[in-house]
Amino acid sequence: MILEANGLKKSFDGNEVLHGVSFSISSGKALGLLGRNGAGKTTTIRILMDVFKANEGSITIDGKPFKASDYKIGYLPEERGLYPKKRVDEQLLYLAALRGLSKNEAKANLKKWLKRLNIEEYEKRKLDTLSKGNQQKVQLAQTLMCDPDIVILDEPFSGLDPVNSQVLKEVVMELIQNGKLVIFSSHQMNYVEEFCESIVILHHGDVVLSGELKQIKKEFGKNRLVISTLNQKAEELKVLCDTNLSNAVKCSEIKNDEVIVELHEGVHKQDMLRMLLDHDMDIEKFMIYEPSLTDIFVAKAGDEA
Ligand SMILES: Nc1ncnc2c1ncn2[C@@H]1O[C@H](COP(=O)(O)OP(=O)(O)OP(=O)(O)O)[C@@H](O)[C@H]1O
Repeated sequence: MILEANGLKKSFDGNEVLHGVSFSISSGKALGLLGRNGAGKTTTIRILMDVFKANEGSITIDGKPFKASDYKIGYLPEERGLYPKKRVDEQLLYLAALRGLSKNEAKANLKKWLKRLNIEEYEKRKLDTLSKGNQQKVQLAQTLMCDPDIVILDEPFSGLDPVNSQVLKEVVMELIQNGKLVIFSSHQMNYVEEFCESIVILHHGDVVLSGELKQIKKEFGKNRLVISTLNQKAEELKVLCDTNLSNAVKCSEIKNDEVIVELHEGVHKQDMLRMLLDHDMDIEKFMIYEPSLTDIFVAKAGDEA
């Protein structure tokens, strides 16, 4: 399955908050939907879920118009939507019935997911008597109980301790391996890096970056080197790069006591190495810069982006 969003626009009270959002995602992969607070992620997800319509644009699946009600979708919304005063089993079975599961199927799936998420003991308890993390796991059980083909997870790790995060990590990996189409929205970049083959970064309602994460990292790290020397501190090395080597170095910054330089177009790393040696630099580290997703995110959606 390939799900495609094409030019989604959305306004609230005449204020346009999505300006033409497009992306695509296929089964067996996870898409990281990223952006700062208010960038438009939830609005995009709500359009996908048919909570409301886009003013313009379309969503297709395998080239045909996508209608959320025709698919089994597991959606873990940011605002968790269960009933605090109701028993865990009662509400999960009720919601499963609404989604078309037979009584037996719902019971079996309830047991399966409560066990998998280590919350069997809370089956008969009222939701609001559970800890925050365990309530979160009940939400996850509810999301996955209908054996969805499309899984949309909005900050699924919030409130989970490291052991429970590990359990959820394994669950998400399994969903991806089992060919589910996974949309993962999170501010926790380490998880996005672990799961998502591709990403979309929204900024003020526009897509500012999208594509395969590997390729994006390669492109972003292009012409950038990490350098440190034994005979010069990072600050001194940066000054050297910015002054004496400015015909090779476009810009530089210090990170973790190392200097990251961006070379001018056409300057090769060998040229840079030679220049450093010509300046009697005692090279400790000289390597191609591999940006983290956080670096990329800040560059694309930070205050100076
Ligand atoms: N029902 C609504 N009525 C008016 N404005 C809305 C409504 N829903 C969202 N918005 C506005 O749309 C913009 C995008 O909001 P959205 O919730 O999609 O952001 P987000 O990327 O999910 O943010 P966060 O990371 O904080 O959850 C914001 O400016 C928000 O105030």
